[in-house]
Amino acid sequence: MSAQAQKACLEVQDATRRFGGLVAVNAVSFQVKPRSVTAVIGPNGAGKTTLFNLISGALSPSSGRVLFEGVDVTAEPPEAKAARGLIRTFQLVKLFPELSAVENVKVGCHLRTRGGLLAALLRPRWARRMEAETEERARVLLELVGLAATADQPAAALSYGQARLLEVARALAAQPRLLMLDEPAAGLNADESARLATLIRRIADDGTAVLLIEHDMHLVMNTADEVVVVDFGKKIAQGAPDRIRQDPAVIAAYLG
Ligand SMILES: Nc1ncnc2c1ncn2[C@@H]1O[C@H](COP(=O)(O)OP(=O)(O)OP(=O)(O)O)[C@@H](O)[C@H]1O
Repeated sequence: MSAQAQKACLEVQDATRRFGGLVAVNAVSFQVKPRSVTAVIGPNGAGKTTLFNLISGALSPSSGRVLFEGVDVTAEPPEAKAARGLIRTFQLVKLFPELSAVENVKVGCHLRTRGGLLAALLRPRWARRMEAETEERARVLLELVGLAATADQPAAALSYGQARLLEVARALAAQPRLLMLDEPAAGLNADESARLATLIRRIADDGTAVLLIEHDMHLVMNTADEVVVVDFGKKIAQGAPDRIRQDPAVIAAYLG
């Protein structure tokens, strides 16, 4: 493996976040390798969402650092991180309900395309040509997540599971280098969850690192290369799924 391939895509160093007297995230460190799937798991209230917020920039850490592709991005707001290719989805779906599925994906494309949303609205000729390409790319992404048949339906008409998959397609449209998924399998049926697992593996194999929070252990064990376990704000274990499954500290955290 080349030195480039081994360099961490994301490096979290001693990340700590306090809320008053509560230490929601306590000196957590881990790395995400390129082309890998890393899952953050832990009981309710363990600090997973707070950790995600520290990485994406929604919250700043009380101390510690976040490095993205070798650059210290700790203090950058979410938009600056998104422009670097650090893209996240949310626990609660945040789509434009009145726009069609394909239009929702196109919004994601415009995060990265020349001229952005404004050019798409003013529509000079080059923007119209680009618009056609964007439309094509959006439809390819919908196909990838299994939503080609619902491309022209308003997002509001989709089932909850379909909306979650649409969110993933929209995030992919922004061409992430690291895709952060917050409980992507929540509310999915067995078929959708299986499709999601395949999709997550494919995203990583195609070159985008994936970091996810997930309660669905089946999905975690089937997709993750590396599992980071947090409990009461602290990292209590890290390793391959098979090792994590048998780790006494992890078993105690889930049973306790
Ligand atoms: N803005 C906030 N102000 C005060 N306390 C907070 C805030 N956000 C989170 N917390 C607390 O920090 C701790 C960690 O919460 P967090 O939401 O990060 O956990 P989680 O592992 O994501 O939980 P869940 O699995 O239930 O989503 C909890 O005790 C929570 O009550």
